[in-house]
Amino acid sequence: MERLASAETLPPSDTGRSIPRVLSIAGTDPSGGAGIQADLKSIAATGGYGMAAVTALVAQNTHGVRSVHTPPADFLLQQLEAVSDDVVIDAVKIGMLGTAELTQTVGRWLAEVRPPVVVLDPVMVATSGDRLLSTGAEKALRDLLHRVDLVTPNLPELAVLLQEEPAATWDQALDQGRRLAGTYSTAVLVKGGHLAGETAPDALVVPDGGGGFAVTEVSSARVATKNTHGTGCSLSAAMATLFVRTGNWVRTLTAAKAWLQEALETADRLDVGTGHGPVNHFQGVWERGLDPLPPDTSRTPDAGPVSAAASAAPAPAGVRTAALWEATAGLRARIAELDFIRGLGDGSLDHGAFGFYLTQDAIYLRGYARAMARASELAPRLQEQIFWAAGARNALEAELDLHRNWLGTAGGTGVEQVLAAPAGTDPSGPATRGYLEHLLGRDRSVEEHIQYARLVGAVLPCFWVYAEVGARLQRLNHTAHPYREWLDTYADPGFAAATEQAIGILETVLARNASERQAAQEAFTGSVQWEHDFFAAGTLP
Ligand SMILES: Nc1ncnc2c1ncn2[C@@H]1O[C@H](COP(=O)(O)OP(=O)(O)O)[C@@H](O)[C@H]1O
Ligand SMILES: Cc1ncc(COP(=O)(O)O)c(N)n1
Repeated sequence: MERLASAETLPPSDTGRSIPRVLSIAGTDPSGGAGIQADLKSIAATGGYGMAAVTALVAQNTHGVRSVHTPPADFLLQQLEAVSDDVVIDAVKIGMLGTAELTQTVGRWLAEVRPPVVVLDPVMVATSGDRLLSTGAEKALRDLLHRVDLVTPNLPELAVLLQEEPAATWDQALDQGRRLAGTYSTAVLVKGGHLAGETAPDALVVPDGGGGFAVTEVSSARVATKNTHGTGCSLSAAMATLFVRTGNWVRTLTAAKAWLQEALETADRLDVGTGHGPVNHFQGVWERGLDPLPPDTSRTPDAGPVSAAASAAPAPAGVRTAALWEATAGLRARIAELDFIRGLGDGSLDHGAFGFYLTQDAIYLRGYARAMARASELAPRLQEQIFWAAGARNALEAELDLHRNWLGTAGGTGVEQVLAAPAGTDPSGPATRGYLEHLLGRDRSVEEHIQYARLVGAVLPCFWVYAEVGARLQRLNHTAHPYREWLDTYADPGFAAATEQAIGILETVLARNASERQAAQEAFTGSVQWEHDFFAAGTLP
């Protein structure tokens, strides 16, 4: 875990390199859907340079395995050393190992070379049911676990690694994941692809070093396709590549799952073979030229005295939030051009206008807190429930405190007066009322999971657009002026972290199914429009 901890704080990408050099150690699939062929596509699609050392030549296609030919262990070692003697390796992904001897050879090479990131997909049996690891090699594979940072077993593989019966429920699988992570001090990605149900749940189990575990679930809607050959190979290669780029397993999994989901959703288009065909690794790249991991602007060093974390807007969490953010670029550019925003940035904003804005903001925050409390009520998972409840509390306490202080000096209506006013009689402007109706209006005939998706989309722009506006104004770094201190409140790293968490939640909501996606997208775009109108109203008291 020590290696994991240091990688979390200093990923190799922070050394200035942006293209991870990733070595796949795996078997072949001449039909191109699994093994090394899948890994190389996956590494390329997620932004890496792929290399490959072959553990086994496998005669297989979309129907199954015909025969396996393994090289002498010494020849595998020669391949590995040919790479490591010449190339700096940023990450290794290990797939099919075939025999105990080849597994031990890889173990010895890892001990010698010590690559910074090692992801092991403990391949044992193909989707077709054919064995890809001899039974005698299972112990050697367990021994290898001590040398890896992340292991990505499916449910039958998880059971074999623990020498137990396979989990029949998701809770049992999580329990097994915790025990595997604890026994081998490694992060475990528990994959629920083999469970029946509408979702394909995955969970990252990371030991916290104190005997506990951080468990993060990232689920996606189950795609109705028979073309799932090589999903495990593709996911683990993407995880290795993206981890080099992020240094953060949760961010890596969120981006990798969203990417895999799109590859599965469009797998049928490839029309490769008549059995279980491959996934469509390059859909996002071909269609939108899209990097599945949008640039993490919070890491980009920024000019000026303000810290990088404080002056950069939070990044999207994956392909879906990236596309949605991009779709609102025009509207956000208009927000940046508003007189109110310019005046706030350079200090020229009229004092009375600022007071009007703060009064409206105080009224708004009261309703906004209600929207987050409602999201907490509807949240399907404990972590999301806690996150929204904390958001509601923060909006009420911390932000209203700020307003109480500012409203006393800024010429707005006293905040106490605003809060004491009976509903409907407070001095809210049309934009404030309209925005709150958008946030709080509910249609009870709509199913609760769709109401939740709507709320998650609706509340996010207040985090994200504010963070972007604040970051831009801070970067301008105007000299001291009356609103400078107000702008500095955007520098709070806690606000940036909460925004990133909210973006992560939206990414998973967008990955669920078409109706939830549509509800969240419409609500999000609507709120960005209301953010515009709300700021525009600031200069029209
Ligand atoms: N039909 C599907 N729809 C969506 N995701 C899937 C589907 N099948 C598998 N996955 C996802 O693909 C990844 C590989 O899962 P799994 O099938 O459990 O492993 P393996 O391919 O190693 O057997 C996991 O992230 C899983 O959630
Ligand atoms: C060389 C090789 N490695 C791994 C798999 C497993 O992939 P899947 O379980 O998706 O069939 C495979 N079929 N071939």
